Amino acid sequence: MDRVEDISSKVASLGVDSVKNASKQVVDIPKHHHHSDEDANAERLPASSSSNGDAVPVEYNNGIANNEDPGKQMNYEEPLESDKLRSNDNYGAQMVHSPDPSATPSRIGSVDAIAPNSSATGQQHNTTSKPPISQNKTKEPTAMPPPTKPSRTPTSFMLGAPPHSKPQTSAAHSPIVTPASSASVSRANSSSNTPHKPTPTAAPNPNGATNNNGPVPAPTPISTTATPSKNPVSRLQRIFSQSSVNRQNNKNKPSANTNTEETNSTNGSETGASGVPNSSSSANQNAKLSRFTVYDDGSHTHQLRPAKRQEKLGKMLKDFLAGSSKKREEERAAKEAAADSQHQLSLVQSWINGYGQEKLADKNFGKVSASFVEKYGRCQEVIGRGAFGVVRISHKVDPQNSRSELLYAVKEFRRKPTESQKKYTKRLTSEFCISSSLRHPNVIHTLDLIQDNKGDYCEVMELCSGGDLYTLIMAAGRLEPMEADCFFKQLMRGVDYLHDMGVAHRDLKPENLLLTINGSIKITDFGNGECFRMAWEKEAHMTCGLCGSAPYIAPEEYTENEFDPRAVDVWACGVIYMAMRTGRHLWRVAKKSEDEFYAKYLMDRKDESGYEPIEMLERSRCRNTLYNILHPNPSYRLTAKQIMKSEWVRSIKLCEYGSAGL
Ligand SMILES: Nc1ncnc2c1ncn2[C@@H]1O[C@H](COP(=O)(O)OP(=O)(O)OP(=O)(O)O)[C@@H](O)[C@H]1O
Repeated sequence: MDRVEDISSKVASLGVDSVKNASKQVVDIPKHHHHSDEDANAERLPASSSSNGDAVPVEYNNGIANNEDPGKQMNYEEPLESDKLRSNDNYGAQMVHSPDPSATPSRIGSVDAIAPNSSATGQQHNTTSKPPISQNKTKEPTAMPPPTKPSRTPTSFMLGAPPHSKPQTSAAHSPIVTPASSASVSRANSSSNTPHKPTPTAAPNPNGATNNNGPVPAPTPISTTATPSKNPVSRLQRIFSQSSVNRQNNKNKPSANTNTEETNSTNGSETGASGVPNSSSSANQNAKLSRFTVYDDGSHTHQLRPAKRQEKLGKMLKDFLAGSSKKREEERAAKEAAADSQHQLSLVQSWINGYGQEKLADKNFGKVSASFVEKYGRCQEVIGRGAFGVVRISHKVDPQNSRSELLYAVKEFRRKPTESQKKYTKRLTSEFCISSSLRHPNVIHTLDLIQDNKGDYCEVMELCSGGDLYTLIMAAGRLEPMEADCFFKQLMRGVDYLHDMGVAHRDLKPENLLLTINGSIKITDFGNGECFRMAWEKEAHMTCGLCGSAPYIAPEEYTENEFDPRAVDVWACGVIYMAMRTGRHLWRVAKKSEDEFYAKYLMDRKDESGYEPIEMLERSRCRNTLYNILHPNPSYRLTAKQIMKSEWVRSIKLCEYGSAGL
């Protein structure tokens, strides 16, 4: 509550409106597109789902339970009895959950989410004992042979496969992600119950500002023998990818060596991705390269590369698009790919689109004062670029130990030529006031706001050396299910905390989720953040106006109605999860009239067969929760707290670093 007051008083001094409206990207909303149209579509229930449990819509608004339509659903996994959602779980008296076993569930839970005896138990549904919707549907395999075509590139999945066509197998489409074959995995020290985990070389600094936060993997060697892809995007991925998964399992192998870095990876796609044969001599190196390791006890660790990746990707793309004669063929392939309509959904495409608009400004980085240098050291290399300036690493000699350095991220807030001084001030005060008042392991810690000698402001933050989630997905093609789940749970913890504090982010997307090299997620970029409730207020303020990035924007933002900013955050989280799992955007824009993919989603989610990209997720718990996170009607959408309490998310094991935010 202290923190809420902090934020509230800071924001109050700015005026709620100023914060609410700061930095919004206002886009014309077509008049013909009304909320009611999609609501009607979304709320109609399929015939197959008319005989079981019910839930009332989530009341994001003023706590008035809407019981008018008993058919309307909010299907999430039934929480444990002790965890059942209560009205005070959700922003005061906002959410009422009153399952009625005799009423109607929506399609989403109808087949695979309702336990045979659910009416007897009075529970809405129970996902633990039910078969999936379709027995023969394509699953994400837990065991797959190594790919037979090692030359298969990320392109075949990211750019070629239509989102609605069933992938042959997720592994077959995943160029970099290791097929989770039992034959290809190894578990460390499986003979004992003690998992071997890489031990960080030094405990991370509480600010995350240290360069000693764990073993740094060696760069992935680039194969000169691997079949070269002609597509620049796939080359980018191959070059900057890390082998994805290392399952530490020595069960079937003599565990002569208990070295924590030993691995028996015989993973085909690792070989294909990096071009390095997985010989025993390179076992240690392969272990170091694994970005994700699963242990016998079900725990896992992430090990990400220090983030110069984005910078490197930028340079690579520039080279590819620059037009040297040697690369003409690649350029042509890139153009063809760009013309492909499927390509519009790839995350890479939006990056390519944005690349040309970036204003590189390395040389113009404002000089900081002596007091800045004294406090945070000297700004040096660029670690990222945003719409309003660059982000650099600042190095300071550790006062406790002159041999080590403290590292900070310093984000420059440059004023755009078209931006008024007032708007500029609003933007940065909005970001700084909000982010500096928040303390959570999965939210970026902002330390200071300082003016440089040119008058531009610089925000000093904890450094996240693992880059951002967007770059990771691009490099990987797609993430492993357990890996994505861990990131998702961390994200939801952060979002739940923000919402508890009266703050909505309003621009959640993989680019705004930073990573430490240990795989801890940090929500960043509060430039569009909104305080929807002051400390002294009980009820949330609704909001209006479009903001964020198109593929992550919730459908209600395209209406002229006011909406709850928390619900749009939740929607974005669902799109982010699917981006992690598929390497693609679900749609370009959540407008039925303008996006065929979204229109199909609206139709298919009501159908028993479901929407294919979601149906390919193997666990019904996960699919059900996803459908209810991506509920087109915000009144029925799950809240962050409900998501945290869903069976699926409760079953996700967080890694230790992610849990602690280190
Ligand atoms: N604390 C940090 N540690 C490490 N890298 C960071 C940090 N903050 C930002 N970056 C890097 O800089 C990039 C741009 O930062 P950020 O998104 O905050 O800028 P922005 O100007 O608000 O961008 P946009 O408005 O386009 O989202 C991030 O995607 C990330 O790669």
